[in-house]
Amino acid sequence: MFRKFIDIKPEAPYIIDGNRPSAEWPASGKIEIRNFSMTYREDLPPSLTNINLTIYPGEKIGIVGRTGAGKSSLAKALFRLVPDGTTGSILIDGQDISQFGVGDLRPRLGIIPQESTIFSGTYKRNLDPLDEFSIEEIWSALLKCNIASKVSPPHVKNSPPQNNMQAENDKEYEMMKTMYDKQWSTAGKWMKLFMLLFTKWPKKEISNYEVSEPPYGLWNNTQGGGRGFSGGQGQLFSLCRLLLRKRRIIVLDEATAEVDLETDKEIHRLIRDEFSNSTVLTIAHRLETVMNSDRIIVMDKGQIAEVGPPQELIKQGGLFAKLVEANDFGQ
Ligand SMILES: Nc1ncnc2c1ncn2[C@@H]1O[C@H](COP(=O)(O)OP(=O)(O)OP(=O)(O)O)[C@@H](O)[C@H]1O
Repeated sequence: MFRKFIDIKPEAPYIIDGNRPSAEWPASGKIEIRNFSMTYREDLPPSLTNINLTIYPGEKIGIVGRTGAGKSSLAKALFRLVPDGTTGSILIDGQDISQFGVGDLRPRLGIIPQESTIFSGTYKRNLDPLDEFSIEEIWSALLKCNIASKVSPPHVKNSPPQNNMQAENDKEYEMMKTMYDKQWSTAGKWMKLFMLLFTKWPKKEISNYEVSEPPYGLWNNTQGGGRGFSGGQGQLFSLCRLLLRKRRIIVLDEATAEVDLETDKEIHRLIRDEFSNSTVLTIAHRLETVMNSDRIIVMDKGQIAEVGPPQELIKQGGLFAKLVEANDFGQ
């Protein structure tokens, strides 16, 4: 049994000292894939074979193909999730990604995976584990993603609490507000100025209770492991993480049937508005979501079968045209 663990190959180094990208990398979002092939295991056939492709900064690319065609493998290659068994190279803004540690690569790219990771802890911790953002920023991202009501379900203040969690929220709210009011009245103007300048928490956390909807739910605990979230809600939550950390390259691994068309449209509308300058790769399962792309990549048996703007590919009457005709996007 232990042999199984001994045989697991170690991950690529997290950081390679002396070989780190600049703080701005990737600044443009150009991706060049050169003679790239990838095999998951020695005893398996390659999942990607001799991929050659250049994606230009800011391009919106739809990746389509039947199930097992290699769409997700292409995304995994970008994140170096399969470090062994690859040949050829992938360059981002002219830099070969294999020269950097994965800790210098993965956090610089954005992804909305099919299955979102939601770990145990508060919603706030989930969205901002390093305390990089103000509550306003987090709350505004949640509102934009239309997922704020999941985090802080609306409830009428002064009405009897519906459950313990809500009672706790109300109690916490009242306690903090009283504390805040007391600080303002006793400390006076100078103390107020001092507190705003030299302390973070009253400004950051309490004042927000006075902004429109109270984001009290940020301090609620998630159920962990994505429980309590539908597939679509999980994707909206991941989108919220992405909004907080704008990236130059974004991969959207579109969920299939579990996301309703409305949520799907909502995610794509937000991505178009908020990431207009980013390079966006969408692994698509729905026709609607790729028809607005600049170019479509059609994968077939681990290879690129066709590349081009959607309308051109339809005119060519090849594989993409057939997929459109059958409306068969590997679901
Ligand atoms: N972890 C893995 N180990 C071994 N083989 C894998 C692994 N992941 C994918 N494959 C194989 O690689 C090939 C490409 O799979 P990939 O997941 O990239 O396809 P896909 O086009 O994304 O399919 P889908 O639309 O079903 O998600 C398939 O033959 C698949 O069985």
